[in-house]
Amino acid sequence: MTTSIAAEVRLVSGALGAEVHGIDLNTLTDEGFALIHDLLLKHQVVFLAGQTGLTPQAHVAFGRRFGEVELHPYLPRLDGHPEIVVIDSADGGKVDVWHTDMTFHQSPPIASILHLIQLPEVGGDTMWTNQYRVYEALSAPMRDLLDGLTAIHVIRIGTEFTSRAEHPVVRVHPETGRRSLYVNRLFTSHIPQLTRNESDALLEHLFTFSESPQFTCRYRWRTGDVAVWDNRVTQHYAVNDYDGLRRGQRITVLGDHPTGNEPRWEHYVPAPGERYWPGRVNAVESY
Ligand SMILES: O=C(O)CCC(=O)C(=O)O
Ligand SMILES: [Fe+2]
Repeated sequence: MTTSIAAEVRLVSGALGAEVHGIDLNTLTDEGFALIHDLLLKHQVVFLAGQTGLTPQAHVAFGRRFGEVELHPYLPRLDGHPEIVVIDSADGGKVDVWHTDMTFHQSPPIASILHLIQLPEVGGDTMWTNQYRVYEALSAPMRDLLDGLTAIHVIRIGTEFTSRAEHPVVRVHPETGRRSLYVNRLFTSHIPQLTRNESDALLEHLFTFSESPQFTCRYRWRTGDVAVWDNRVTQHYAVNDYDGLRRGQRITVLGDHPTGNEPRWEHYVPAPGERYWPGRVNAVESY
């Protein structure tokens, strides 16, 4: 891309991730945003180094360039800035399960923007996966099967299923047109066209496969860094290997409905007495 911005870009792994130096989000220009947006579509997660003085207003304004900024229904909000959620290790904010943000919604966020404001002395990295690559590495018959299925995504707070959505197992990215695998360990409970045993086994395989190192990048944060990820095509995991305090502030940008192929089969109808719902027992407790 030709640009007059003096930004320096460094790739984080062979699978995904690009780190940018030389952009200040507090004074972001249209040109700077265009560069970030372009990098995001190419590399799925963009790291903006050195944003120590990022104001909550500029954080939210950056999100608004992508779309409507959400109010998160469950996570603690920053005083005076309800669009910003606080992810604090002292407050149980250790998300060490692979996931895509909020897939239990009809319209999960298109992007999440995390600003790390406090870090332990060592550790506390975050990892991401490139779900295009995961899909593209599957065999043709497996891709064909998955292209015709949907999955149910849930969030459970206590014993209540608070929110539930059905999405295609393979989604087509609205901006790039590429297909990616769209299931995750934290929120995907089952594939309703399959028997419970089939669904559990297939999902476990797909989760484990997605988490293979060749599809990931790992980022070592410095205080003040910002990550923005394309939540349509990535999963992430906060490595819980540290003792000290770690605190981040995050916003999410409201998305549209994930689209893919039309399902090719009806929902499976269990025989009388057949054990079926709720599927995987490790579906999320709270988030
Ligand atoms: O703490 C992190 O690095 C990521 C936490 C997370 O899952 C999120 O911000 O969506
Ligand atoms: Fe997350």
